[in-house]
Amino acid sequence: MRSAHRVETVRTAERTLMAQLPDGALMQRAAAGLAAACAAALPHIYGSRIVLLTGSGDNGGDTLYAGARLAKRGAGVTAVLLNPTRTHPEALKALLRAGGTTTTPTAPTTPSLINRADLILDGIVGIGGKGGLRPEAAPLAELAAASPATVVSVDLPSGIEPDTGEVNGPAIHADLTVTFGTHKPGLLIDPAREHAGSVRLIDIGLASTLPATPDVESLQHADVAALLPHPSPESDKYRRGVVGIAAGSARYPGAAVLAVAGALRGGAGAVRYVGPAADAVLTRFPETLVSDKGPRKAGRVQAWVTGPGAGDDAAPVAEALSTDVPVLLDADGLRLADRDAVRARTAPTLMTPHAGEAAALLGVSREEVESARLTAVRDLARGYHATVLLKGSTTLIATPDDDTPVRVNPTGTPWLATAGSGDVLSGLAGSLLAAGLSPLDAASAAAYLHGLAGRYAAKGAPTIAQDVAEAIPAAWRDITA
Ligand SMILES: NC(=O)C1=CN([C@@H]2O[C@H](COP(=O)(O)OP(=O)(O)OC[C@H]3O[C@@H](n4cnc5c(N)ncnc54)[C@H](O)[C@@H]3O)[C@@H](O)[C@H]2O)[C@@H](O)CC1
Ligand SMILES: [K+]
Repeated sequence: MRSAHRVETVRTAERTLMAQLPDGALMQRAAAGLAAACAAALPHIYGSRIVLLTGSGDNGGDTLYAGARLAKRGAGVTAVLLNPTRTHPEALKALLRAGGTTTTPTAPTTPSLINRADLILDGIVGIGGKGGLRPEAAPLAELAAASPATVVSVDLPSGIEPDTGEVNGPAIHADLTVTFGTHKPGLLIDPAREHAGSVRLIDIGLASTLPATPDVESLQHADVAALLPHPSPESDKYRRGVVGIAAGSARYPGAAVLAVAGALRGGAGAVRYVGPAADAVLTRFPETLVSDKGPRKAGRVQAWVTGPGAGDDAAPVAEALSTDVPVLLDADGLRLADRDAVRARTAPTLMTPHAGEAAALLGVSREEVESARLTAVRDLARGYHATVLLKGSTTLIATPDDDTPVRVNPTGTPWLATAGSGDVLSGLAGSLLAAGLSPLDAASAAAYLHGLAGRYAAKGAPTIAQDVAEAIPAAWRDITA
């Protein structure tokens, strides 16, 4: 599990830890880890040209101390001081003692210095930052972006919002981010995540003082393996769960086929289909149980999936929502559902909008959702009393309970942005719901499997939703191996 904590939580934990340690010990731990990561990113340290973009806070302090360590090993290190009179004094002394030099952002030589560097350390601002880079720092980000040097951000890319992953103005684009103690939410959530490059966590002992429950978390293989259902010798199809799919329409039969394709590979014991696409579903998947009744009369199911390809037929959506089993509401269903009926449900509801659908549900623009994904997913979950999976480059999953960490799916691939891919995800998540997983676990395990299956299906080339569904078993095997 990757955990991320908000700035306020990190600061409290740091204070507690610092009180137990000699002065400056924490910063030395951070600087040592940072210097080691920089050394690993360089072909050789001796003779390398390293530029430190140095702000006036402790983030700049980390950077100067790391620069001092690298200068001692023979690198040529120059610190560009954003605020020479307010630079971390001991760290600056350490750099100068080690043979480093300083300059200013406006010095005529600064652009060529940055352009000719092998490595740029971004120590402009860390968790103390808010609201994009200030005007005096923004040109340094531009110079760093234009330089062929490797850019390493210290703790986080300067200019991003650490708590939300929003980017409100100019910000550094890093190849690598070396972060301390715990991830920050912004390192996991787009658009900020894209600024971070690969992320390396340095242990500074903070785990002992951080709360066990993070604000944001990201599952890894082992976490998902522990969630996935395993049939026991006594399992029959009802014990493994039957998932009902109430989807598709005369106009969009394919959505039903794809949702069933996902559901059949999701671990439920059987898939029951109701709706006008029964022939198409049976032709492709004869193992489906088909009923010509609506969701309430179709027979026993442990969870319903409704909405994919529903077109304008609100009746099956309403009927599925009126049952007392978990319901996954997706696609057209998100538009057709009576919002009060969703809020009034006592059994769990899982909603799976993309940004456009989320925007419609929230009454905001799509751009607002995409730029503030964490806020959007939390608002939806709270507003609809539902677990919400917000699809996108970083898919997020939130429950209505503010104390439950929001999950970020790490396996997505842009190739998954293909027609019908969401229908497969719905079926898959519905199947896991029917198998007894909570909406949060079903949604996060499904997103993880689906993302991995998307990568396997695509292998760097365009893929189609059917291939994603077919790659789910391979993803499942790899996760549980
Ligand atoms: N507190 C601790 O125990 C530790 C802190 N560490 C480092 O300390 C950092 C936090 O240090 P600080 O609290 O001093 O804060 P920062 O260094 O993150 O930022 C504060 C400074 O940045 C400037 N600034 C703020 N917003 C800006 C913007 N938008 N553009 C340009 N400059 C801006 C401010 O003038 C201020 O001087 C962490 O990110 C981490 O790198 C590490 O050394 C580990 C230990
Ligand atoms: K930084």
